[in-house]
Amino acid sequence: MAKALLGPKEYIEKVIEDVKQKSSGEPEFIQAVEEVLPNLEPVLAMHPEYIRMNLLGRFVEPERQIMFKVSWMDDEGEVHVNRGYRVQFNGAIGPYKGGLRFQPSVNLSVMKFLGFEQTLKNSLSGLAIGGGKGGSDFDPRGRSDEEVMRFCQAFMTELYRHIGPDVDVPAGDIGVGAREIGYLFGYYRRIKGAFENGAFTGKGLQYGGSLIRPEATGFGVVYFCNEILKHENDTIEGKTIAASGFGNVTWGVCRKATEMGAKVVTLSGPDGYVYDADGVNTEEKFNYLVEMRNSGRDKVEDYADRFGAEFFPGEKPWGRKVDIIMPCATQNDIHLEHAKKIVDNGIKYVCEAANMPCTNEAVKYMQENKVIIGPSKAANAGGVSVSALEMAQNSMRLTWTLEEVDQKLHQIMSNIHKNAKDAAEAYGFGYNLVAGANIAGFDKVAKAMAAQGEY
Ligand SMILES: NC(=O)C1=CN([C@@H]2O[C@H](COP(=O)(O)OP(=O)(O)OC[C@H]3O[C@@H](n4cnc5c(N)ncnc54)[C@H](O)[C@@H]3O)[C@@H](O)[C@H]2O)C=CC1
Ligand SMILES: O=C(O)CCC(=O)C(=O)O
Repeated sequence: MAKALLGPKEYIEKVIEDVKQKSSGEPEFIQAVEEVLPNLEPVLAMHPEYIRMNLLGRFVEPERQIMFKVSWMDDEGEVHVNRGYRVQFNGAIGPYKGGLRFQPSVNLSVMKFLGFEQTLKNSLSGLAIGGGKGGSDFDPRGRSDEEVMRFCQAFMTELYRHIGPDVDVPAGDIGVGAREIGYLFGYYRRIKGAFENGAFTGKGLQYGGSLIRPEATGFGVVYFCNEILKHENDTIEGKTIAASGFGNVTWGVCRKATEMGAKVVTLSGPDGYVYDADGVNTEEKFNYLVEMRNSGRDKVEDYADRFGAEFFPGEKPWGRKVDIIMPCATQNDIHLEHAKKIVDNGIKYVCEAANMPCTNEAVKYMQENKVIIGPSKAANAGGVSVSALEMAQNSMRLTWTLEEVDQKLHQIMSNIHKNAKDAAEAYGFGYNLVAGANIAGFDKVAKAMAAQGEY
């Protein structure tokens, strides 16, 4: 006799319990799973066959987790050993796709949460890309160009065998920008003996990069935020924004927000935050963000010194009374205590530019208090979307103009907003983009997995 199926709620609870047991030392991964799965209950109610196929149990287990040794020599001749990772999370709808992060805080939990989120994000983008993520606990801060190059070459000595244009396509993330992608691609080309430029995105324009890729994540976040404001019969013009970080994503946000008539008034780093009442809104300031990132000092105080802005050591910018909150730095930047300040300040919009920048408790509290949240897997999908456009251009051996890429990016962000909104409404969540993004992202992957049998 066939075994009786669990109901959707019980099944989800069981899958979460299994994840907690199997991945007990992985808090970020558990957090991401606990955030997504409960929203899928009405989907499972409509598709009991997913329970029979144990589709969720399969969905939360990465298809492949690669961990490897990276040993390299510094400028003084000392040999260091770091750990490299690539988590190929889900390849049901396309080759694994996602960035590489070089930061001391990288570990398997961080890689798995990012790979899991990336799978849903890439599905939401509407493009044919699966989800993956990788990186290393290597700290590029204070390292010379030669040291970074040697590290990238040592990293690629192992990673090359796991990637390729139709297999897995890495790009940048925290600590990995144009310089690192150049070194990584150069060494990959040398080992493979072939110009497979579709194996990476975020490349330099001279060897297959796409226009707008450096700007894409930040631009996309502002386009997405604008869709939320339009939905609320509001406009981005004249709005003040508190952002965190001062890296690639923050830079793109500052540029597009300025262009659309809004003003970013805060930046942050591990050392604290700065408040610039005039806004981060001139070419000189945008270029200085790039200079600060490339300096490897990782200090936002430098901005305050240069432009006479106020600096608040050891603090985060979330207590500022602004119109929009845009965390652009790292995960779990906004905790419950910050969420309470955001609500107390009457702020209506939080648009997540970094991956999982709010704790689950913070999201819950803000939603209960009518704050509209643009979840990261939807709001920051512009970066990976333009990466997929870069792959398309590489396959065709063509280059699209800046206007063409930007117009496609704009359309993709608008589609993502619509799909998340429609999915939330269809499953009874109202205008809850967090739930809508989880459902719409899951839907395509689930259908592809169901069609492809038990893998
Ligand atoms: N680069 C991209 O295309 C995409 C990036 N993201 C996400 O956006 C976020 C930022 O990435 P990028 O701008 O590319 O990296 P980046 O390396 O250019 O900049 C990272 C910034 O975050 C700050 N930061 C890092 N750890 C911090 C900490 N513990 N406390 C305070 N500040 C900290 C750094 O000071 C730096 O300003 C990450 O969460 C990343 O996963 C998401 C989608 C695409
Ligand atoms: O462009 C890509 O492939 C990766 C972007 C990324 O790492 C992300 O979306 O978090």
